[in-house]
Amino acid sequence: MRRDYIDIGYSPKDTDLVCEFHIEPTAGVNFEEAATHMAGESSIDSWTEIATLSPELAEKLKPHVFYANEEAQSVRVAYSEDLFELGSVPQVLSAVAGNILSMKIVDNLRLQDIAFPRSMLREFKGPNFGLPGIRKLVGVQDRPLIGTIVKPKVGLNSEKHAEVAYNSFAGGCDLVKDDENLTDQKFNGFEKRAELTLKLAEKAESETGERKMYLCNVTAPTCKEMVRRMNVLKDLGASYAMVDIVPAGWTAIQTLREEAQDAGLALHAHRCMHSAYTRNPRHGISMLVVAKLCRLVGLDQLHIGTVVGKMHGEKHEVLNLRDQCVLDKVPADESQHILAQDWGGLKPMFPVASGGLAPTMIPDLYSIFGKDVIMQFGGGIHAHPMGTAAGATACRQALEASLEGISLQDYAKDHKELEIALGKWLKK
Ligand SMILES: O=C(O)[C@H](O)COP(=O)(O)O
Ligand SMILES: [Mg+2]
Repeated sequence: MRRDYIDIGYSPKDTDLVCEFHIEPTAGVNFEEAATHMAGESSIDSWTEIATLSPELAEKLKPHVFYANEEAQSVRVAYSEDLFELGSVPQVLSAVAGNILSMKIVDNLRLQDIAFPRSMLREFKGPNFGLPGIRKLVGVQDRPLIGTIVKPKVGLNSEKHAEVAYNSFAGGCDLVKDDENLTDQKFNGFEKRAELTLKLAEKAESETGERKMYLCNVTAPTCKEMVRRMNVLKDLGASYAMVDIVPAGWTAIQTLREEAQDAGLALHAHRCMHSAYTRNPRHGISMLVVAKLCRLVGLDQLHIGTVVGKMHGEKHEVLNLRDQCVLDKVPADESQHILAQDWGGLKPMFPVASGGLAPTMIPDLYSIFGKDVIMQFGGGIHAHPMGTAAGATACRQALEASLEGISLQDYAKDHKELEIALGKWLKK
């Protein structure tokens, strides 16, 4: 017989890490039995009673399933912080999102949320710049930031890439980033691209009088190479680096965060590939957990979805992610499987809305997100019939209209770039 970890009524200690799981036992398996096995496997136990686990040790380190709702298929488990290497995301995930996702006794299991105790939060740095630091860096306090992704995703040479970035800056973009699958290919090597694009960002700064940020993708095959690329950016005078957080992995992200502090660079997080484990609502790990880990580790800005663009994500889900990025105290919401989280003063991350956006969507984006968002347009800028610079200008015009509460149609009467954008993208 395995130990019973069901402990309804247990009140989690201030130092406990609490997880909420969605759990669907396999046919014939009792709900509490599945919860017991899951709690044991994610902490101290095995499939059979193990003689090497003394009753004293089990008592000290046992997980507590303090909430189990069979109808809602929901359980909450409190784990002693002694089970964890406090500053390690990989180790925490190996426990609470590790073997348990593969167990035969469950058809589906999903880690919905992790509430981190203050004692664990203290072991992480959180964002270095965060939302306020990014605003200071860009010199824009009172509006959403406008960014673009150089398109096509891959294929341009470094000269052309820098030119597209320059046109985007000149037209009004605050930020220009690489696409997620552009790193150091033959046609557009990392060093040359970084050098040429940063040079033209500087030129655009002096011509427009605005700060212009280039977010070069440092995702690399090894941590060592990633850090080297980041230091190349530092030496070239960059303010930012971007990274594909899921393909790179949490060890790489924690390494990058440490090195970025020394290099004085802000970090942009692209979440591509997250859906491999976040999209199935019944299995895997929620995007909410991914977002919380990003803030914990200390990324400065994160893609969270758009509501109105091309990526999946309902409005309430995207806004829940936004709350985890920006609030200091996130209240519990049982219906959304969200645990209360006190971020203990860890800086907020800048939320990024990106994927399938056009300038015509800016009024909706502004009403959904408010001013604390980075709106990114790839196709929505580079497919403008008058070209990239006009696409960026159309975005700024649509933003001005939204901030002033003027309809895009009215604003377009004396703003040509916007007028053309409306002709292309406004649904009739
Ligand atoms: O990385 C991104 O977020 C996408 O490249 C956005 O591009 P799109 O605006 O053309 O969809
Ligand atoms: Mg992309």
